[in-house]
Amino acid sequence: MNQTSDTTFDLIVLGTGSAGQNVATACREQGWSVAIVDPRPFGGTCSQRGCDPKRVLAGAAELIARSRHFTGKGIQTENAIDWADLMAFKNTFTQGIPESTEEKFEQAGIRYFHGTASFTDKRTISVGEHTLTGGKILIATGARPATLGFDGEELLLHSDDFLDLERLPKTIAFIGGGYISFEFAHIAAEAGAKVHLIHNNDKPLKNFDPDLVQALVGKMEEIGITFHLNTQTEKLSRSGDGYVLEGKEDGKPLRLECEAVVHGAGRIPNVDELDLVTGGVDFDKKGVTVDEYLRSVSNPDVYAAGDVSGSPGLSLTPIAGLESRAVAANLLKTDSSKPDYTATPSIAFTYPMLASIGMSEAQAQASGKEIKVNLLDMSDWYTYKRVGEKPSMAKVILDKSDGTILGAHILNGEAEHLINYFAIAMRQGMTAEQLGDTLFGYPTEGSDMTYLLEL
Ligand SMILES: Cc1cc2nc3c(=O)[nH]c(=O)nc-3n(C[C@H](O)[C@H](O)[C@H](O)COP(=O)(O)OP(=O)(O)OC[C@H]3O[C@@H](n4cnc5c(N)ncnc54)[C@H](O)[C@@H]3O)c2cc1C
Ligand SMILES: NC(=O)c1ccc[n+]([C@@H]2O[C@H](COP(=O)([O-])OP(=O)(O)OC[C@H]3O[C@@H](n4cnc5c(N)ncnc54)[C@H](O)[C@@H]3O)[C@@H](O)[C@H]2O)c1
Repeated sequence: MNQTSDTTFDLIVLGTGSAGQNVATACREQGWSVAIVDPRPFGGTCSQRGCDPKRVLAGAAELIARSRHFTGKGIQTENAIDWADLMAFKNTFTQGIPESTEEKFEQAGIRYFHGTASFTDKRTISVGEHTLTGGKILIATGARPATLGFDGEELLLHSDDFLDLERLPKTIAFIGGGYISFEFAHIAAEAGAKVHLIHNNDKPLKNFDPDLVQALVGKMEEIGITFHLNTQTEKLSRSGDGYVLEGKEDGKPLRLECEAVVHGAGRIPNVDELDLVTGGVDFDKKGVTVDEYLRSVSNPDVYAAGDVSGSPGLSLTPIAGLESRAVAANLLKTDSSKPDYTATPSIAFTYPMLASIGMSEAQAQASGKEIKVNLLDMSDWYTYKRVGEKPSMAKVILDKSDGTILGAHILNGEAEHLINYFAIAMRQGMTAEQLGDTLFGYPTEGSDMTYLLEL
């Protein structure tokens, strides 16, 4: 270890999430002295308060939906979720993470500090009573729920709270129509809650194909979720054991009584407590302003990766991984790696799942390319009819001039797998013909691939 003193390190990493951990470990493996800081239990969002626990709950909700599709087709009764049991199972995935992460740092010889980091000058970080000086500093502090600015917003539950609810409220309103609200609304509805989803415009799930989003909304309405589009929340107040939400839906007064109201209205880069101005680190609402090597444009000793970086990458775990690999490479060898964001897949884990990669239809139309759009209703195809799944849809956008795949958008129970086939093909520059010519096992979602790719 190159540590010259208890407080001077080759690298100080702010944040123990996916991005921070990867860089700390990679640099430590090359003999750097490394310190890592986090005020929350170590391990970050994805594994403790995001993707992984969410997927445990979504998996149970998916099972309920799949079993319902089969009811009367050989399966006799519907299943039901026991919330307390499901939560206990979810906890088996999350509860050991802080300790195991700390142990990992211990074994690697990474010094760790529990506390909130802030800059006291361009290369100095204060954490509680400690003042740490770094040759380099990585900001990997992730994101936090956006401030919404209505009366009573402090009464909102956040996604962390929802994922830890000991009892499922009978009526829940989700504010915001993005990933979090759609996924949680689906979980809550399949677990038996009455659910409202409140979105401020007419385009929920803005990162996804609008035709497929519309079909998903229809499917979610079938399980009892009420959508309030073009709706502004103006006030949240307590009422007995619950809450009253007041606002305007399409300009008309809306009043909802709910047992819980959950924030799903966007997350913003977590920079508030860092005192970036003192650190000479430029930032804006997208996060820390970085160059193509993820280095701060104003302080060359500082890098940023993951949700907090103002890079073009989406705020997703694979991007935190991609950016952390690039930053580690750039720290160890200056300007050696630019992250390549080509073909980033994204999945909303509702059921059916909604997945997307590459260009939207609108982007492809605007690109001036000669395109072919294959919009397919696959509900009657064997793969989906076999499991009683309706709707099952795909929109695949091809470049007619060279046969490459520009974008793929899928809505069905196999979307998580199908989108990954497209991810491989698009990342490796395969043409539609090459992907369609691949032999997939039969009968699977892969063996339908050729029909999605007709030029
Ligand atoms: C509910 C939910 C579900 C999600 N589901 C998915 C999914 O299915 N798939 C997917 O790809 N992505 C998903 N995401 C997004 C994914 O979790 C993030 O993109 C990813 O975790 C970002 O990693 P990160 O390392 O940048 O930040 P984080 O993992 O958030 O880590 C940042 C760390 O920095 C710490 N920190 C904050 N301020 C300071 C400070 N001043 N000093 C020191 N440390 C600080 C925080 O406590 C935190 O531990 C989900 C997110 C949420 C909220
Ligand atoms: N499956 C996944 O990959 C996954 C799951 C959850 C979260 N995430 C990540 O976390 C981020 C945050 O998720 P999110 O769902 O909070 O945000 P989001 O950005 O996906 O969607 C938030 C939506 O809320 C709307 N909104 C904003 N203010 C509002 C208000 N006052 N009232 C009503 N609607 C309002 C916005 O128009 C926006 O479309 C995502 O962008 C994503 O990067 C990913």
